[in-house]
Amino acid sequence: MNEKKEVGEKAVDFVKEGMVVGLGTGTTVLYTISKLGKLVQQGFYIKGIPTSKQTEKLAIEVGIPLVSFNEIDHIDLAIDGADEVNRELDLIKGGGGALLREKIIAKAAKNFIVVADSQKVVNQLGSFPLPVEVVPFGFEMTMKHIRELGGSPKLRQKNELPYITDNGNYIIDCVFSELKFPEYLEKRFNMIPGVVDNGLFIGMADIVITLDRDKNITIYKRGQDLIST
Ligand SMILES: O=C[C@H](O)[C@H](O)[C@H](O)COP(=O)(O)O
Repeated sequence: MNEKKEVGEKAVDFVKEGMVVGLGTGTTVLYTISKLGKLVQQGFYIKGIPTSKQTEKLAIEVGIPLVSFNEIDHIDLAIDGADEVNRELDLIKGGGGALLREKIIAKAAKNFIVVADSQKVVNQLGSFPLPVEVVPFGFEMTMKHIRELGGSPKLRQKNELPYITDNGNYIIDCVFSELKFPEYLEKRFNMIPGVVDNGLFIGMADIVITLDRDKNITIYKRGQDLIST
């Protein structure tokens, strides 16, 4: 069973005609975007706003009309993947380097749906290294301040050069032996000069679509019990 496909395609049920949809980044939401593209080909009308250049390219390929922020006053629904999800529906994101645009779009959306295969669901956030987007200027000093928060920071690299985000920044991946107080940390990281944002998404997801132990689609809604299988 392709779990990413199952959960990614399930999210399409929440998309209604005429919506402005935030299109996430990664190998799970790719299935959402592809299925939305097929519906658009059949006359279903939506507009998309992408969270990365990679997603923008994919959305254009599958035929989803795109808008930018200066053309809209709201986003109805954002759909995105995650690297970790806990039972409170808090997330670590940014494994693909898109966390900043993802957070801007999730924050602007009336509803934020996360699609996550069962491997992503954890009791406690923090096994996945926390991605932190930083400006290149003085990043060595920024890393020093990050280390003071208790993590082991490492500059993300691609082909032996610093990985560059769509915003021209670097990513520092931060390993924690135990990531305590994620709500505090999300805010604390962003107080370090040079940090643009971090991959903790606390209190943002409204719905998480995943699979249970028996591989049934399971939908969690913030503040409520399981709403369907
Ligand atoms: O920067 C990337 C994003 O936060 C992704 O949504 C996240 O890494 C999950 O990606 P995937 O669905 O490929 O595991």
